[in-house]
Amino acid sequence: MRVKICGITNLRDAMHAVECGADALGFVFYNESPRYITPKDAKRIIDQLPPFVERVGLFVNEGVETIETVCKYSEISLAQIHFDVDEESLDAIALKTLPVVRVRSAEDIHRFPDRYRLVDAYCEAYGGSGKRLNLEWFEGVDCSKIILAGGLTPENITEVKKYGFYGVDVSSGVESVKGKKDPQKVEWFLRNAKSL
Ligand SMILES: O=C(O)c1ccccc1NCC(=O)[C@H](O)[C@H](O)COP(=O)(O)O
Repeated sequence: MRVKICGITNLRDAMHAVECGADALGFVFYNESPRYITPKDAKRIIDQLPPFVERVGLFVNEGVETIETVCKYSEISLAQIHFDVDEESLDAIALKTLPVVRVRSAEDIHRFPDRYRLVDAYCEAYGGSGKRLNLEWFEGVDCSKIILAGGLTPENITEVKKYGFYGVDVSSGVESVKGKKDPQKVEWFLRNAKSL
């Protein structure tokens, strides 16, 4: 199962997550977030990453031009789109995108069935809220294009494995304080997520 560690704000957290086996790192370009990072600081971190690590930029209510400009400048490889979009708007962005489905009820998990998508619990405010989804909703569902997010922790990650998700995404569940990762929790999360 692939793992994205989200809400990276500093080089130490980034390198440690990669050393522990993270496949992707998330950078929050939403300036109301406690995990906000400037494109310049994200670039400084990304410049030092080893190869084969996906760099994901998170965007809330931004236009195509801003998304493309920030991603190009910071060398973001995938744009995670947190606001309501349709297929057409996603296709208008000139780089790989990952729509976020903010789930209010079970049927929402079937949005964008042909796309890789991040499925997270709905929350009024944007951002790593720690709120969990009802896993029973995924029984019998093809989860091979779904990245599960929301309230995952080193303790509960093992129970999601049986659903066959493409990947998982964690932020607050591996933090010591908002915007700062707890190295032990990151290591523990990745060990549990990656073990067979
Ligand atoms: O983390 C934020 O502050 C944030 C702000 C704006 C948009 C998205 C944001 N975070 C999203 C995530 O970190 C993840 O996609 C996911 O929701 C995991 O969150 P958590 O429940 O804390 O593990």
